[in-house]
Amino acid sequence: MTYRLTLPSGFIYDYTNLFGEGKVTAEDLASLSDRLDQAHAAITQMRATGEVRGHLSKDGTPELVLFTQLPYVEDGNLNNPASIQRLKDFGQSLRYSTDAVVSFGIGGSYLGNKVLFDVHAGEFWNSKSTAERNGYPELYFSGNNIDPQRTTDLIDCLKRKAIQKVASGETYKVTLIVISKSGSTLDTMSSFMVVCDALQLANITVQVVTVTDPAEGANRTLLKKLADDQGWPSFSVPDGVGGRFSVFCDVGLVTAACIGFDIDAFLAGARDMDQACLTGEPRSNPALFNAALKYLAAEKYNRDIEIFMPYGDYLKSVAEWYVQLLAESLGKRADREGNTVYYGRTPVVAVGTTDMHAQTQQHQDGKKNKVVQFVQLADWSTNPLVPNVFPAVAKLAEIADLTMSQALDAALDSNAEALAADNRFNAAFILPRLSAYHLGELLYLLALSVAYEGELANVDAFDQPGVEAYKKILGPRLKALKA
Ligand SMILES: O=P(O)(O)OC[C@H]1O[C@](O)(CO)[C@@H](O)[C@@H]1O
Repeated sequence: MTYRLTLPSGFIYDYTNLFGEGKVTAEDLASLSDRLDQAHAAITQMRATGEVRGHLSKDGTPELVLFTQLPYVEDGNLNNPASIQRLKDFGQSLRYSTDAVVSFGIGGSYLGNKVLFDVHAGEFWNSKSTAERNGYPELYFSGNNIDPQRTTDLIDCLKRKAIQKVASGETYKVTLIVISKSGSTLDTMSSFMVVCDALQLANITVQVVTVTDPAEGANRTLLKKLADDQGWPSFSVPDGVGGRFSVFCDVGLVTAACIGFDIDAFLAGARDMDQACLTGEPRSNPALFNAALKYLAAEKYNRDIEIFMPYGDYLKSVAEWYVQLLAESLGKRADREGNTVYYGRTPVVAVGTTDMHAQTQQHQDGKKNKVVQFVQLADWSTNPLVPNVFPAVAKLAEIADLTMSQALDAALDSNAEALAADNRFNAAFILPRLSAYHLGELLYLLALSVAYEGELANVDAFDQPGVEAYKKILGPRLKALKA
């Protein structure tokens, strides 16, 4: 028996190995039916008004949750025709004029940007010629750590390129995009200051652009104040959009604009997924159904580790993005009534086939406490045939004349079948191909799914109080270091 939810776009949620006898059952779902209705009503309310029961901002004041508005580019919305045009104009302004962009950010101010970069540009973007990049600049990331070595290597790399260009009588130009909702994150700001200073000392032409909370007055972020004082252009992280949901707004889209990513198609994919998730009928609503199955798998069958395992290198960053989404949204000590619940699934990044040679032993024979969530591409834009280079070597001749995607799919199917044969839960999202549109569908589905699961588990999926604990220790520790 195969269980699949297929959307008109061709996007498939295959839950064959997560649902049925010995897995999450129809009876389990039936027993959750009232709570599924309530969850759906709560998310419908959130979509309409932004209100989420009990959700407070970091300062303890009620805060709206507005990420579901982002796919809809309309006048008066957070994303509107003018704001999207401004992003596109910014991207166009860099073509054939800026050599390199460095995008600074961490967490939600980095992970989504990296996904869009990987899917659109791939690993070898920076070694392509300007013409091959269609005039768009090279792109580097920084601030995703406080790493002395990599930061120094990045500066040296940019300085080397500048020397080469200046030697041929031209100017080398770098744009630094500093992304931070709070505007003062240590990792981002320290890396930015180190890189900016070093480039300016090397007489490299530097333009700075910021993305931060646009609030004015007493709530103005440090980064916004800097931008205002220095005259740097600023994009916005709107109120009501938390970092891990911000790939659909200026935060994620600004880096995307610098490489010619199809912003319209990405938001159209998110929008179509939102439409597909309007129904309260769980088995027709992929976000609600995914949330229900994962919630039941964890609560009833103790599968509280989620291995997120796309098959394909350029999708690894989707797994990394999902780690923050799942961990910060659902890893909660208390429910909304203040009861201690220690809710959440531990997210783990895996990549097929790479991790079949590293993690699969544990997935197959370790504790039965995991759900493996595969992501598969049905079609690849390029698909080399394995040539029959050594016909006399039987073992190699066996795999010859297969396409690489046939081998990849066979590996995934075998992994899923072996796991299922031992009652190890798994499921797959199947994208028709790797495109901005289908990526928009996938990321939005996952974002909406954690919102639904927050309702099922009765936890606030939109705060992250746990990250304050170390920050309270770190602040004074840094001050003490200076003293
Ligand atoms: O965009 P900011 O404010 O620099 O924050 C970066 C990340 O740090 C966190 O606040 C956690 O420390 C994330 O929620 C956020 O995405």
